[in-house]
Amino acid sequence: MRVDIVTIFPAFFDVLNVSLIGKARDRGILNLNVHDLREWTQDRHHTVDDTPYGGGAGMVMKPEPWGEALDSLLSPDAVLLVPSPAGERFSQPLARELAGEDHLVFACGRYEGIDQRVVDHFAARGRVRLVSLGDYVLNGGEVAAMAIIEAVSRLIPGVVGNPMSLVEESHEADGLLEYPSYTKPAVWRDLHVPPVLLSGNHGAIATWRHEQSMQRTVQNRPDLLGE
Ligand SMILES: N#Cc1c(-c2ccc3ccn(Cc4ccc(CN5CCCC5)cc4)c3c2)n[nH]c1N
Repeated sequence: MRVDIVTIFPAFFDVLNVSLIGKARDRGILNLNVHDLREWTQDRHHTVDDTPYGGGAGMVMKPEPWGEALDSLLSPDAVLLVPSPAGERFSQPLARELAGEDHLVFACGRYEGIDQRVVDHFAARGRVRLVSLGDYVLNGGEVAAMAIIEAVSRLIPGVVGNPMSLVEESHEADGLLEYPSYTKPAVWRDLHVPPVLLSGNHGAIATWRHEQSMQRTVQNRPDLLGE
């Protein structure tokens, strides 16, 4: 998979050189490229924003640099992902869908967002998805792009060592939250690992884990049960 990220803060994505994503890049599984939007400005000040038509607080990102940048980066089969508070809610099903794509291009806005004509122009020529991380306001699209890239890339074969670890996670197998996990020592600060996990009885362990998942889901995410 090829991933292109356009941002005015390219250094923000330096962290993608480490851990599993860094290894996937080194192994050629993930072709990830970060681009500074200001490369596509024409003025000496590398201007990327201006005041909003109709008034209002803050600044809006100018369409011209985005048009030039996306003209040079988008391929016919690319999906243009635009993080936005007004986007569809990002989810594990959407992560799975995007993991099957060959080329993702992220347009990371700042200020009060990107001139709407950028989305309109490219939606008329290809696939564009406005995506929101959740119902809270961030300062730009970079954090959302990072989360989406991590959620998507870990689903690409070869990125995560043990594919089985992808199946039992929350929002994957049965739509319930994941059960609690424990490791050595068996006792820590007088807290004991649940005895069933030390029993070797795999049936009882599976039952206990499902019960724990259900309890957690009822307590923390009743919406996942349609309540
Ligand atoms: N994904 C995601 C996001 C974002 C996100 C994503 C991308 C950008 C680009 C700029 N900002 C900052 C911002 C701040 C306030 C507003 C609302 N204003 C009201 C009147 C005009 C705009 C718009 C944008 C962004 C925020 N926030 N929360 C999420 N889940």
